Amino acid sequence: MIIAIDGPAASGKGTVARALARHYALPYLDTGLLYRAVAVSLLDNQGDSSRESDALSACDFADSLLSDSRLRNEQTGKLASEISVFPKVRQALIKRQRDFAAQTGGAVLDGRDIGTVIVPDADVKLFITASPEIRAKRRYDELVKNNPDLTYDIILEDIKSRDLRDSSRKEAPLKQAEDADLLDSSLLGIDMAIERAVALVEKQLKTVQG
Ligand SMILES: Nc1ncnc2c1ncn2[C@@H]1O[C@H](COP(=O)(O)OP(=O)(O)O)[C@@H](O)[C@H]1O
Ligand SMILES: Nc1ccn([C@@H]2O[C@H](COP(=O)(O)OP(=O)(O)O)[C@@H](O)[C@H]2O)c(=O)n1
Repeated sequence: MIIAIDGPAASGKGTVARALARHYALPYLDTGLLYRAVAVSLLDNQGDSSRESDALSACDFADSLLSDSRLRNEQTGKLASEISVFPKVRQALIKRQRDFAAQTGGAVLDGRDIGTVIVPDADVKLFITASPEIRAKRRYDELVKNNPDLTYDIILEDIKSRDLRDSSRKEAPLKQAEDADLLDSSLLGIDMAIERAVALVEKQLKTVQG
């Protein structure tokens, strides 16, 4: 079974995706980490983020970079959003994501274009969202521990500009697939969001199995 989860920044997609992976004993891939790794690799190469050729060279990163703590910074999220508009960058990361999805038994993947571009024939598709203010609060609480200079307003601005860039780009924009169920987690705690997600997965599986 392949479960595709998409949604905007800090909507809780990773939290739900990890829980579904545990629930159904499936491997999980956070595809945002790949774009974040390209961003950090570009910085390490002293590349220019406005040049597609520099961003493409940065796609050739070592796997060890995927566990680099710099990947979690909000600045890295912003840079990842900037380089992810480039078609050549998206193309360079497709095979890795599709190979992961195609493994025996299936997988859970989360990102922006999983249900629309990476695995459009996924068995289950969810689109997870929450209001920008609630997402900013969640991301702020998550990051302020390691970065006391951070402010809620900076994070809210960043989330709004990332939403706009991600959903208005030409190549694989962030959008709900027609056959995805919407899960708005704004007023749900983590446990309730996971419970709703499992219920939606079960509903979609029943529809597939007739
Ligand atoms: N339903 C929820 N209620 C409260 N906090 C949540 C909820 N879902 C996720 N979080 C928290 O919000 C932050 C962002 O969640 P995450 O799953 O990483 O989002 P995403 O993968 O969409 O960026 C994390 O600190 C997570 O623990
Ligand atoms: N499948 C994906 C995943 C991420 N991305 C880009 O990578 C950036 C970082 O993704 P992420 O999933 O790590 O971001 P958060 O939702 O964790 O904040 C996003 O803002 C997108 O621009 C993408 O274009 N396609």
